[in-house]
Amino acid sequence: MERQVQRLRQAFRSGRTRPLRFRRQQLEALRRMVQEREEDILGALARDLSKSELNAYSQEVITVLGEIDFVLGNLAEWVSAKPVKKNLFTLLDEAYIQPQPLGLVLIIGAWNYPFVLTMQPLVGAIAAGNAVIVKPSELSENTANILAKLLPQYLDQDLYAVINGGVEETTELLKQRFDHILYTGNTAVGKIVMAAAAKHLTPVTLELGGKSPCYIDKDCDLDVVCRRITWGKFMNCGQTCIAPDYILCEATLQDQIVQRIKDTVKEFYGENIKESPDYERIINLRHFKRIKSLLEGQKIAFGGETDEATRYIAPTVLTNVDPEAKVMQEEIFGPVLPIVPVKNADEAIHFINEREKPLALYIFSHNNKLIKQMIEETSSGGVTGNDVIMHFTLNSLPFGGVGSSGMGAYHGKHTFDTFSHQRPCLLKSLKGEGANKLRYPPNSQSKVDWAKFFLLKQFNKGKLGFLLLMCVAVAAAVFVKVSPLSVALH
Ligand SMILES: NC(=O)C1=CN([C@@H]2O[C@H](COP(=O)(O)OP(=O)(O)OC[C@H]3O[C@@H](n4cnc5c(N)ncnc54)[C@H](O)[C@@H]3O)[C@@H](O)[C@H]2O)C=CC1
Ligand SMILES: CCCCCCCCCCCC(=O)O
Repeated sequence: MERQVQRLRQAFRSGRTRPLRFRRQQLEALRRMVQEREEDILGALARDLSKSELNAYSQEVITVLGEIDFVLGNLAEWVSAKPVKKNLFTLLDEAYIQPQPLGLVLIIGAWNYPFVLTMQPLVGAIAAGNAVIVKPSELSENTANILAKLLPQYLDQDLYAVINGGVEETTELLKQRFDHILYTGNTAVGKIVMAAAAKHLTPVTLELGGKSPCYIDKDCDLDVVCRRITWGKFMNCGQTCIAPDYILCEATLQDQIVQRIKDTVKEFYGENIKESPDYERIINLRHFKRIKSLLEGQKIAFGGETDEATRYIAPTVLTNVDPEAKVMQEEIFGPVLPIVPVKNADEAIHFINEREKPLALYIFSHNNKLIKQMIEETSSGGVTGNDVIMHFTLNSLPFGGVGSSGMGAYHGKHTFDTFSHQRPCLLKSLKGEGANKLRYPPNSQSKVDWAKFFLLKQFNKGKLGFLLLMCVAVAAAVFVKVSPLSVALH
């Protein structure tokens, strides 16, 4: 493993990834891979999560293709140096920010959307000019294997590698030195990743989980609300990091919500949910048993059927759930939706703030002011008002957690920024030494006064202000050179 890491680092040092043309070629090759090998990819997702081809395509493949196209359309702009504002000291100089690749980065993926959660960060890491090791989740082993088979066929093998394996291999991998690690998975392992990274002072992006609350105000169109929640909660059998974890609402709304979600489940998945191609299965027996155990002692409004042989758990809604119940202590990550009654929005805000900061918050109301107030008075990785999940699909929004739901963010330009160093560059001329005298020792009050003028004066008056500033600076430089003050300074 150490040798593989060295090999990639060596290839990065060759400078091959620097030219825009090279990065574009790799991204185009990645797009070709997704298009040409779509069938293999969809097959792997079906074997891992019983995802239908249509679901796998719309939940995972579309996002990856969209991300590649978006990056290809904008990369030339992103890699370019960005001029920045200057002060009087540096007015005639060149000042800019140059994004640069970090080096060798590690991407550790999760199993629930095993294709998009490894490929989307990979797209940004390549765009930013890095060498990359991808470590897919061993729990979604078919997707992990297809990635290990396909990526080397399409990408530069010296720069991009897939390493498969379980905890042992990941632990070994984490001993190596990387320039950035992006990890997606649970919070406990997030801490292990961060501790390992700290040994090398490696920065991390941690895409973790949590219990994402969903508040339903009484001023709502409950038919629409429940349809949207049913979609987001039961998609991928509830195994979505930003799925609404539980509902907070006034007690009087509970029965109406239950009825509408029940009706929508029937509308979406039919009478026999087990037969529906749109309804997935739990990833493995351990998670199946964990989710099943969350139902113990709970009031099941509907659902609750399970089948261990196929790891099927029916869409399930629990009512009047005690906030102290086990189902409210851990992220559910399955098709179980508890409803916790609260008196009003203030109590919901209090409830949310008493707990760890979630990855997402959902607020449903006709009252926009209430939505803004709840956003203002709570914290979460992201928010969608009057819908669920959809903020994930907008690559102009940074996607990530806060507090125990993670740190850092990615998607679109945000991924490029995550995997880039924003290098500040100031290019001065060896001329104009006169003005510089006032920062050289020995210091004096008049030098400080001039420094105050040079550094604290603000001219924010557009082009005219800039011209004026130039004149003042040149005059000041001349003045410093010839004035008795400047003579005194010598
Ligand atoms: N914020 C986000 O974007 C997302 C967060 N998640 C969160 O991920 C969690 C589910 O994923 P997991 O079951 O954790 O996935 P997982 O068990 O597949 O683990 C994720 C990665 O961590 C590695 N890993 C596991 N144990 C390890 C250890 N002891 N040391 C080093 N590496 C280890 C695995 O090999 C895998 O690549 C949920 O909490 C979910 O909310 C899931 C998807 C997206
Ligand atoms: C046509 C709409 C497509 C919506 C795709 C949603 C994909 C959600 C992926 C969330 C991954 C996660 O973070 O667990």
